[in-house]
Amino acid sequence: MSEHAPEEQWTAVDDYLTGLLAPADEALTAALADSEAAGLPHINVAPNQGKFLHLIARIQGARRILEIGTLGGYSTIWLARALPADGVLVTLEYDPRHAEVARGNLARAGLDKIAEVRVGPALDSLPGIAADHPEPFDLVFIDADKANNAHYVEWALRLTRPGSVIVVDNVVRGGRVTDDSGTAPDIRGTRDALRLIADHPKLDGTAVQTVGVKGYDGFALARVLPDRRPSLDLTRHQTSW
Ligand SMILES: C[S@@+](CC[C@H](N)C(=O)[O-])C[C@H]1O[C@@H](n2cnc3c(N)ncnc32)[C@H](O)[C@@H]1O
Repeated sequence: MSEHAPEEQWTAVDDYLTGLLAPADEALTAALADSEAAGLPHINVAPNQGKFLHLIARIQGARRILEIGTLGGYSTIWLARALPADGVLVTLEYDPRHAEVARGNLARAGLDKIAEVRVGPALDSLPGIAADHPEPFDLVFIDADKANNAHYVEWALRLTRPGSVIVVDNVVRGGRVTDDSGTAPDIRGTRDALRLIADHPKLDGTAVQTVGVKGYDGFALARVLPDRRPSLDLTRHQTSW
């Protein structure tokens, strides 16, 4: 049995795992330092979570990524680094101050040609993304205002293709996700998104709880399925010849 409070232990384990498997480099360290200096909240993904997103993008062979919720561009750097030189990442951010910090961080990381930051409420930006980017995205990372999570999953479906991957961050929220009262907008939005993933015929997904330096939370992962068209079952009509 551990003598540490759970949070201390989660942080110690995250520090160990991050040092071993997701060590910081200059651009990542500077991105966090500049975000801190600009007074941005500490709500970026943890380094090992950033590496996890990077690996999902790599495993997916992603060439085109959409991120909803940029902050200072920390997760954006992890994701954009998974792309080939001619890859595309579009990231949507409500707050112009956050977007400015993110642009600086992406430029320092040498990713400003690949990653475009669009400013404004994501639900206002998304129709423009659909018009400007007719090619589907291979991966969508949703990490903005949680009340709109279900709308973001719906948009992700519109902007992707069969085989694309959708990740929704912070779906456990310290266990509050089980609150079915509908009173907290972030929980209602998250539960609606999870319900959509569960019920939509074009989605297959799961959600996983996590603990770590960011506390107790979790993420959902979904794959976009091919359209389910009624299949022609030839065997039923086959005569015996
Ligand atoms: C959790 S932070 C994103 C963290 C970032 N993905 C990372 O891990 O480095 C959420 C961001 O979403 C932005 N945001 C909130 N509401 C938004 C909206 N309606 N449209 C776009 N961005 C929004 C916030 O300003 C904040 O910067």
